[in-house]
Amino acid sequence: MKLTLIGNGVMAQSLAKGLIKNHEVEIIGRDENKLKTIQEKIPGITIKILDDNEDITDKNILFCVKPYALHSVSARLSGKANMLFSILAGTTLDTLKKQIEAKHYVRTMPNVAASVQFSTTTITGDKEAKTTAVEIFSSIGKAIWVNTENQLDIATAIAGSGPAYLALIAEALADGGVKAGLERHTCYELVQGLMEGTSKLLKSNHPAIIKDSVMSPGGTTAAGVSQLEEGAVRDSMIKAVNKAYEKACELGKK
Ligand SMILES: NC(=O)C1=CN([C@@H]2O[C@H](COP(=O)(O)OP(=O)(O)OC[C@H]3O[C@@H](n4cnc5c(N)ncnc54)[C@H](OP(=O)(O)O)[C@@H]3O)[C@@H](O)[C@H]2O)C=CC1
Ligand SMILES: O=C(O)[C@@H]1CCC=N1
Repeated sequence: MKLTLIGNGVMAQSLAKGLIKNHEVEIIGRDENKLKTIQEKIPGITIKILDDNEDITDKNILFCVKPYALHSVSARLSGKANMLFSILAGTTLDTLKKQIEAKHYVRTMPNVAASVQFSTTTITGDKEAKTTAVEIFSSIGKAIWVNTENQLDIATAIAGSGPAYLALIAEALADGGVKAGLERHTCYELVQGLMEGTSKLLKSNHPAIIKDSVMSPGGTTAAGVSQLEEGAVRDSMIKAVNKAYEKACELGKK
């Protein structure tokens, strides 16, 4: 299937890197130099400068600009797309329908791990497009269809934003190791292996079971966990997800 990405930023490039393995991919942007650089990095994609009257008739569009750019970019589109897949945080199906003509509308929330085909993507919208949407996003990781836009907004706060939270934790763990005197490159090697191993354990174990299995009475982990509780790390994570969800809802009202 041919997919046309509109926008050439971080997410468009992450998606293109993953999708090119299974699809024909075209990227439309406004800056020729940026597009040429992307084409060098991702061989096989086609690039196109956004026209003032860009014809999207019958195309399968992945809309990848920032939510605030929706109006200005959609004003330059003409014709009726086949499927419109939006990755815009918060932006509702109703808003999309008012701005861009398409036969089918789908909201998706991939994450930046799409570039390594490990995105966790939530999808909702037109049920007629469900099979195609799940097929496309399964080619770059895990694809989960949800029944409401509200669920997608909550998923945005976990898996869309989540790589930033986990990267922040990874960096902090490495900083802790450096503070204690270990070389930074070794700390990052440890953190990378730790994240990968824990992710594998999480596939078949409840988080609480993993935590309990590591925490020996009077041991090192108990000392560390107690410090995390003092820093209200769990409470902060819960609040972070809820703040991000509220922001998605707020973006949807604009
Ligand atoms: N970053 C992430 O991890 C995730 C982001 N998202 C969503 O993806 C979308 C894109 O985010 P991200 O890739 O991070 O953002 P970027 O800022 O990296 O990319 C935005 C793109 O939109 C283009 N653009 C903006 N205004 C215009 C315009 N008027 N005409 C043509 N092109 C325009 C920019 O062009 P130019 O390069 O020329 O400035 C750029 O290519 C957002 O809606 C976000 O909510 C969803 C999931 C994860
Ligand atoms: O921060 C954002 O708004 C976007 C949506 C999910 C990840 N990045």
